[in-house]
Amino acid sequence: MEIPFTKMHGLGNNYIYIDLFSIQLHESWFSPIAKAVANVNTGIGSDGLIIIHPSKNANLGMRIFNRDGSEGQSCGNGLRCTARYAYDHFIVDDANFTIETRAGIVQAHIKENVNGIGDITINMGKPLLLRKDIPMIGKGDDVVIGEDFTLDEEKVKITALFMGNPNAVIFVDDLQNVPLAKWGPLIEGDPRFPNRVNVEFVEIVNEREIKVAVWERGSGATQACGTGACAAVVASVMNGHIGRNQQIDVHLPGGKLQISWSGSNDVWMTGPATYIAKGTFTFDM
Ligand SMILES: N[C@H](CCC[C@H](N)C(=O)O)C(=O)O
Repeated sequence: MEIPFTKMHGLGNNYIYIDLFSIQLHESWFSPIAKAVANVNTGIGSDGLIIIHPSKNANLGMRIFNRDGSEGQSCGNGLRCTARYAYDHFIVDDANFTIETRAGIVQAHIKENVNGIGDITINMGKPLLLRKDIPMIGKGDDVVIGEDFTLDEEKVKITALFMGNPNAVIFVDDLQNVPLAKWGPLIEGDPRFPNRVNVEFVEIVNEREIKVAVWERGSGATQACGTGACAAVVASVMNGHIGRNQQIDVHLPGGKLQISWSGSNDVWMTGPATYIAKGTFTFDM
């Protein structure tokens, strides 16, 4: 079967987008398609697949599948790309609209300027801080702040929260020295996280700037992760490293996002969304 697709990225976090406003596809195909298209040798090559679909509860809906075919609940970079796609393809006709994800409904806002579409802002909703909502197994406090975590022979401290997806945040002095490809999969698959977890290593630059490296559940190292960047800001506030209600520059390998959190309410994320290619790919079950 020939399936039309668009490839887009947000700060290098790239997905194949399939638009179910214009074609129909059986739901049981989503996960196998994700694995097939993500493969750089036998597919197109991507961090996964995003399905843009009609929704009864919002202006449109979005589902995200990782490289390994597993489904995530939300995707920050994917939401900005989905928002841009929906606006450009007249799925919505207003610059403010809602998108349903598996983690709830978010609000998108498109900024147009003289050069066309500018940055896109998403109200990502409230983080869930309780251990049971992450979910993370453990006996400690209900909120997981700087909890001791043994990895191989090393000891790290984890702050964990649910920000559309489960996230584990570890503060480090120097991101350059983090063994991402070793620690990332160990934490992702640790039995204390029954649904697995996205892992963010965070270096605090100053009160307004942080640097983040990400290991994504189901996809591995990526250039950027929107929900992960939001989780990194929330964790930085929870640990008193940065203030509330401030616009924080989050530097990821693929570029910069601007994120703010009041300390109790919604998390706001602003950043770009970019087209890469359009075409059709061949897929046979
Ligand atoms: N890259 C995405 C998150 C994907 C989440 C996925 N890795 C999972 O939790 O299963 C983002 O920009 O937020």
